[in-house]
Amino acid sequence: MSISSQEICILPNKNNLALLQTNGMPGNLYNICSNLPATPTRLERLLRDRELRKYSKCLNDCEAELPSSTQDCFSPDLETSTCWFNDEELLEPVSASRSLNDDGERLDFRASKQRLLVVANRLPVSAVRHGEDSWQLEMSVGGLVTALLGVKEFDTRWIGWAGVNVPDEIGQKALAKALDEKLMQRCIPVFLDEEVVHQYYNGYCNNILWPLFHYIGLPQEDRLATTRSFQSQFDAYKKANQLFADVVNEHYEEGDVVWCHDYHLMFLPKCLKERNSKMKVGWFLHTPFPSSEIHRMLPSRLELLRSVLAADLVGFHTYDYARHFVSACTRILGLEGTPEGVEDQGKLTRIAAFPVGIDSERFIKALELPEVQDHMKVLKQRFAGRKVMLGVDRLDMIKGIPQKILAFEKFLEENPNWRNKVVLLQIAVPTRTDVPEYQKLTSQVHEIVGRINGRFGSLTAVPIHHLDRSLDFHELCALYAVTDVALVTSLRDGMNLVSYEYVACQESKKGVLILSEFAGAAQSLGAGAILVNPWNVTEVAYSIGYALNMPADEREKRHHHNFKHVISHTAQEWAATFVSELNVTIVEAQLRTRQIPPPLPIEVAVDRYSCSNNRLLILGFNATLTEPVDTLGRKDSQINEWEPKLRPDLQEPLRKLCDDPKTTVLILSGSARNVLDDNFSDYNLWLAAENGMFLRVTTGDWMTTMPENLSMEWVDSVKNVFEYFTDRTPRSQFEVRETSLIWNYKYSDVEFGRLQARDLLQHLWTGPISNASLDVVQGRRSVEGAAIDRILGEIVHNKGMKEPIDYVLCIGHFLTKDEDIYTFFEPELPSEVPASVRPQVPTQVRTSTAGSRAALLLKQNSMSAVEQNKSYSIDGDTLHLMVTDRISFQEGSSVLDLQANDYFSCSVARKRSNSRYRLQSSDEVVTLLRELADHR
Ligand SMILES: O=P(O)(O)OC[C@H]1O[C@H](O[C@H]2O[C@H](CO)[C@@H](O)[C@H](O)[C@H]2O)[C@H](O)[C@@H](O)[C@@H]1O
Ligand SMILES: O=c1ccn([C@@H]2O[C@H](COP(=O)(O)OP(=O)(O)O)[C@@H](O)[C@H]2O)c(=O)[nH]1
Repeated sequence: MSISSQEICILPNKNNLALLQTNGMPGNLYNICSNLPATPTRLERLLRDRELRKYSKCLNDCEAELPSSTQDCFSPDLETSTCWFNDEELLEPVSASRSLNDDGERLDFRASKQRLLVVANRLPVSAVRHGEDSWQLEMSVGGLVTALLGVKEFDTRWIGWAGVNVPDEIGQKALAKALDEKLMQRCIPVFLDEEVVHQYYNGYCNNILWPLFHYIGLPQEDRLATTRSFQSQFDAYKKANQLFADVVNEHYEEGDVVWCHDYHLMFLPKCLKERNSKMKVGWFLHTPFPSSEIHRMLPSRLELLRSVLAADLVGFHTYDYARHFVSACTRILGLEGTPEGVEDQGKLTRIAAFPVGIDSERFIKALELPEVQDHMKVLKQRFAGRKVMLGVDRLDMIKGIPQKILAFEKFLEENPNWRNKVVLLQIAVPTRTDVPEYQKLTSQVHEIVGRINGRFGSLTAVPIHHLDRSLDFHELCALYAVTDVALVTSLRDGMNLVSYEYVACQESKKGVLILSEFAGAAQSLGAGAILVNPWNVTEVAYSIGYALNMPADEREKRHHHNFKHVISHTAQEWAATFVSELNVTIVEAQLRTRQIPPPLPIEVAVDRYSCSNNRLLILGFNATLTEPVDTLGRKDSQINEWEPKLRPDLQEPLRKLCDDPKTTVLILSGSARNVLDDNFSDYNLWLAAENGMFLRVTTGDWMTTMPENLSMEWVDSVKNVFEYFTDRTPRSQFEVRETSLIWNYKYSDVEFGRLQARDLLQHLWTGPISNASLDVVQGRRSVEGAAIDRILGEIVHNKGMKEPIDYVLCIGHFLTKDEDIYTFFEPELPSEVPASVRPQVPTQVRTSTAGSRAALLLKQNSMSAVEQNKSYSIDGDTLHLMVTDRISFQEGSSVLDLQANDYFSCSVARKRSNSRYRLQSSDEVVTLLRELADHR
């Protein structure tokens, strides 16, 4: 059976999982099946399956033969407009328009390529005006353009600035029309006026962000002036980003992928998401992202990070840049970095490395073209008898051109025998010529070149050929092909595609690549290139000699390494991977969203409350009955959290509820007893302090909920360890409670705190707890789950309850580890399970290695009557060390008679939770408790 391009077909893979494939577009699969309850891992595997990509390539190339084994797998169901995924997890219908072809075999879905809106500061062309409504378009030079022009798998529209000021409407219309017709990728212009360009592009982008991201720092000499104009430049930057957003919105169609590029548009993801939160937005940085210590210098550091985080997927060339970004979010915004990305209030922004590549085939094929061959011939004649070293860079300070030339001078100095036998051909493409730093660099380079040529040149030859201009594609390919050594000495460079292009064109000559270790490309071409530190002129000079003298077999081996990489990591691959990852991210986010409980139906909760006779209200304290948790700066919330106070507006409703004879109120908190005493002594309610370890009715004394034989011998030695670490971890705190020790590193340096916590646990393990005959597993541990049965028993007994509890409302900002309080009462659990073992607290819980959320716990061996354990857990940034136990609740006793619709578990200010419902903040708790208190 043959299938042609523009079709969707269903292919079964080895695992009997049917793949829906469209015209080379893994993304479309996502569009179609985004409603499916599929597991992300399965979907991920689907899309990342390289075989699948190969298939899609075949489909694009038309008339690919399907393996015969797949032919029987087309289900007759497909004759209806429903396709079925043949997999347990994907047994959901997918609707799509389709028709069978004449022979009844072919599925003709007429799917179109996925639409991709590439938004970059620059369009791939620059426009030159020739009269009122006539424009000439020229290809722009630069790595971003090269990379994105290689992308052919999508129906791409490119939105960007044409590099020219067009104030009049006639000109704008004519340019838009000319651009629309340009290339296969339609170009849509964003019009920026001169002042905006000056402040946004020359100012904020190229004078502030560019040098900072390349570790040059903020401009030195006119620092005062820059600081003064900084705000206006940043304002212009935001304004320009908003203009880009306006154009995107104008052209956006549902399902489009919007891919924002580079440091010029860090504000764009936020602008786009504010307008349409469902838009699929990715952002990719082509430059390095510097260490957080550098990013910290930027006055607008917070705003920029936050706006980038609005994207669904954020990509970098290398893992290092991604790591720096996550670290900036952790250190500067105080957010949690996870292996997947950065999490803020339950919203995950996925962060990953996607090293760009080139369209290698284009370069390889170009070498056969007569124009290129002609250029090669001329060049070979011109430089006959001399080895040629090549440099191709924009004339930018990050490219290390002066350092390169100085190293070459040193080489000539130290190797007189090479003086007439080698030439350095430096192509220095003028760039950002309006920025003063770039003008200064041009003069500086000219000066050095002049000096060296004067020193080592002769009447007939000079050692350096320096061109201040760009070359066309054919000239460039010819140069790449005939030269012996390429010299890339970037001081910092996001990737550096010149090095890739050089390798692609060197299949026959096997030239040597000398590559700066500060270019992103060093991480991919490191095996074959000679890596150098461009600041070390001696090292570079030595490497030049090494490269020129390298024997053929070594050149061959090195080239082979690089060539393999360049041809297999292409620009097409890069874009396809980024976009499919973005699609995956969206599906994952949708699945995660399903874990967000619905809002608490307050009316219903109040109504059921009115109809019940024996109600139990379990209320958390922190962030439930206190002021809302601060969500912006960790530091601002310090005082709040250490002295939690009951909200004044809750006093009255709480009192009413407590005084209702049909209602029992229990405050369940991690706080110490004195904190609860201070806040609730005047109310008629129950207090459970230290996560349920202590209990009292406010008319009585504190009692422990622990069995009497609980040993506390471990405390002293553990205390020493805690004190030791508190001394050595600035801003960490240590608290001794009756049954627990808490080491809190919430306000310490995030990463240092985490390391110290890990180290601390090691010390405990090898010291104070080493003799414990317990199994240590990593995981989380519920304390409430273990204590609530005893608390409940005590309340029932103390109150002499005659009838069972028929209404439970359990609300709190509980930590995930403590959330099984919600399931404890869950009436949906099998009724034959005795209350004593509800819920089944797993003895080994899944480990979360994310951020600081690691936990150590001592494994329980059985669920029998009385168990005693010490449990250690790090949750968030607090290390709790506490004694826990499990005691059976009297089997058969029926203190609960709870119908499903009389149970309301409700998390407060948490995005993800196991609770049935959620309330946004303690403000909503106030509303709820007021209504309960005033119920009729
Ligand atoms: O448009 P210009 O201001 O003249 O600058 C040209 C481009 O330079 C930068 O390129 C980066 O992207 C390359 C591809 O990912 C990468 O190999 C290189 O290391 C980077 O410097 C810049 O990021 C682009 O936005 C500019 O268009
Ligand atoms: O005369 C020239 C010089 C360079 N380039 C292209 O400019 C890009 C430079 O990309 P790179 O990643 O090396 O650095 P960038 O300039 O983007 O920082 C490469 O694709 C080159 O082919 C070009 O088209 N003509």
